[in-house]
Amino acid sequence: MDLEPGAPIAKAPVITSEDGFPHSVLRERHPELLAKVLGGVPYPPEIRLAVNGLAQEIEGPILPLSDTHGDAAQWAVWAEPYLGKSWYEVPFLWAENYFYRKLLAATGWFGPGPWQGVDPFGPQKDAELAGAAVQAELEALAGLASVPPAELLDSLLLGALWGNRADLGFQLQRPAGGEERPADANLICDHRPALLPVLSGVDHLILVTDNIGRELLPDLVLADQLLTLRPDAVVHFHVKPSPYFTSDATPIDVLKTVQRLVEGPAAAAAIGTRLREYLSAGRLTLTAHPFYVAPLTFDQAPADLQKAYAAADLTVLKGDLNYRRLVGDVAWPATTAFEEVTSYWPGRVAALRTLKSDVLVGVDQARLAELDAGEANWRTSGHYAVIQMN
Ligand SMILES: O=P(O)(O)OC[C@@]1(O)O[C@H](CO)[C@@H](O)[C@@H]1O
Repeated sequence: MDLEPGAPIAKAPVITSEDGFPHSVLRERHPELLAKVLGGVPYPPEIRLAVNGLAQEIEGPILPLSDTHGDAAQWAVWAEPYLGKSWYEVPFLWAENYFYRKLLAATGWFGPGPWQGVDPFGPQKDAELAGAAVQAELEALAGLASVPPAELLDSLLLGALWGNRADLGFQLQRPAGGEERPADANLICDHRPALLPVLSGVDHLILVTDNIGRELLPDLVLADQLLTLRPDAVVHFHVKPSPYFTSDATPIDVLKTVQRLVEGPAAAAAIGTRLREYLSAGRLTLTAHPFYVAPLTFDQAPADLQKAYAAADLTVLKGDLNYRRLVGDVAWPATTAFEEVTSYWPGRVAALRTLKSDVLVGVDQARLAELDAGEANWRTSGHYAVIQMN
């Protein structure tokens, strides 16, 4: 794979972490996350030392990688312009990616050794999957039988959208409550009238996943519905090849979630059993491309992925980070047209995203004024969302 740093989408000022929400991620969320990793996995002293070293390093100048594994040479190229600078003054998206790459190296993920392939976020992910919130979601699947068929896809789409609030990194700063699904009024840009007809006729869907647990579960239920309704359809789940942003799904996480469905109450078990069959038959596939853990935006996607997006009837991008990578991690005026910013996409693309960072496009002026006059942190609170398609 040839991932060139290239020229990312940058027609607006690039977001750094000197203040505001990105600053709080680097200053508060990352150290908290490191402590949680050490609290979750009983790593030996040398790994604890390395993780604690990273906690100190992120308050100093950016240092080169100290490992030579896998993509290290590629990372050396990506890091070159930023070495010696403060983590806070470089692009936020890049700094977060570098942090997760360094964390994997510090925990021995790349090996060789006994900690190779041990997910540093594994205990947190497992607790989410085994927890009461996921159990409640599994039980609620019995209710799908009473949703009128004409409303089912819409309902599943909204489930997949609001499930995006359940990322474990986000919950470090905002404890997850058993919140109700927000009203449609919280959807501040809603392209469902265009998206639903496309989705209901899709034969070749790519779903670029985000978080495990309460997000991946509705994604899988949506995939099951499409595959069951359309016997010729195929759904490709694009997942992360390695642990990333705490709760992002890797191939093993998808399999664990399917298994959780299989072992759940009757309605869940039926879905899980069908999904296993779809996986075995190659109608539900998993792709774990290295691009998905690179500090790049989608306009820099390598040729093989571009070709896949072009060949699909629709690519659905889940979540906040995929949105930042789709429109660029830049300070667009929020009224900028989604269609304009995503015109480079080699096919049809839709974003299902709850707002958990400042980036935003496609909102009309009147709604923007109303939002700016209301809740102070509306762009990062997770209370609002967009469904956008181009
Ligand atoms: O992609 P996701 O899971 O929806 O959100 C990822 C996220 O929690 O991480 C970033 C801060 O670390 C923000 O962009 C966003 O809030």
